[in-house]
Amino acid sequence: MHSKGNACCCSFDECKLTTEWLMSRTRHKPKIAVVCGSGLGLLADNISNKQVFRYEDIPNFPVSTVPGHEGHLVFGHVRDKSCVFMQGRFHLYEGYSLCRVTFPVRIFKLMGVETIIVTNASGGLCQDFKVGDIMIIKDHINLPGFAGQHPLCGFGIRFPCMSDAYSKDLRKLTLDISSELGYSNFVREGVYCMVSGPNFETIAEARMLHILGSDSVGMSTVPEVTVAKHCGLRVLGLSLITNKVSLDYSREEKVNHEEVLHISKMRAEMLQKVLYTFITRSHQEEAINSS
Ligand SMILES: O=P(O)(O)O[C@@H]1C[C@H](O)[C@@H](CO)O1
Ligand SMILES: Nc1nc2[nH]cnc2c(=O)[nH]1
Repeated sequence: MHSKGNACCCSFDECKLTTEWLMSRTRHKPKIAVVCGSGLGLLADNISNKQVFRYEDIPNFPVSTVPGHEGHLVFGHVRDKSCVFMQGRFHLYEGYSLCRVTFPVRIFKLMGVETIIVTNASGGLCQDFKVGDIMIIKDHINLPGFAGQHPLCGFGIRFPCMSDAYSKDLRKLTLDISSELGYSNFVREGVYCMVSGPNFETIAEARMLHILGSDSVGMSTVPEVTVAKHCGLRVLGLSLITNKVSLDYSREEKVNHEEVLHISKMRAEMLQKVLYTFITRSHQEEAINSS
C-alpha cells in the first residue's frame, strides 16, 4: 500500500461519534460557534445557561497545551441565541496535525452550526495599526498551505474557492456594530497571515510578510477557516492586535506570549461587546442568511 503521509487522520466515523456523544449530553442546538484565541476565553464568560465540557472528557477531542487556552467547550446563550464557544484552540506547533486542529469545526458542522466566528491574537504588521486594535479579517495568506501543510489534504471535495472565505455581509455587519458602539477608531479590516510558529518572526521574515500584503501575523485561524468554508459555514474572523511586529533592526522591544495574553485580557471586554451584539443580530439580518 502507498504511504499517504499527509492524508487526513480523522475519519467520518470519529467525527460522528464525537458529535453524537455531545448531542446526547446537551440540549443546546447551537447555530453559532465561536473559537476563542489566546487569552480570549473570557469571551464566553457572560453567556447564560452554560454547560461546560472539558476537552479531555470529549472522545477524540485534542487537549489544550498552550497557556491562555482553557480547554473547555462551552454551550450557552447570548440573549436567545444558542452558541458554542471553544475556550482554547489547537495549533500546528503543539504537534497536532491540521486534521486534528480543525476537528472541532467538523463537529460544529455536524451539530448544525451555520456560522463560525474565529478569533485570535496577532502581531500588527500594518504600520497604521496600534496595540489593542481589532482587525476584522477580510482575507488571509495560508503560508503553511503553500508548503503542503493543508487541512484539506486527503479530505473531501477538491479545489474549493477561497476568494470569499470571509463573508462580506458579516464583515459589513461587524463594521456597522463597531461604529454604533463608538469603536470605529480601533476597528480595522485587514489581511491575516498564518505562520506555523512556535517562534515569533525574525525581522527579515516580518519584512517579507509585510511586503507580501499581510497586515497582521499569527499562528492559527487559517486552517479552521479553510475547513469551515469547505463545509459551507459562514465565517467571521476577528483578530486582536496584541503587539507591533518589529520591521526595524533598531527596535528594542521583544514580543512574548505573556504580553500577548495581557493585551488579550485587557481588550476582551470590548471584543465581547462587538461579538455579543453581532450574535444577537446575526439571524435578524437578512443579508447574513443570504451571504
Ligand atoms: O490562538 P491564537 O492564534 O490566538 O494564539 C496566538 C498565536 C500563538 O499561539 C500565541 C502567541 O502568543 O498567540
Ligand atoms: N506569529 C505571530 N503570532 C502572534 N500572535 C500574537 N502576536 C504574534 C506575533 O507577533 N507573531
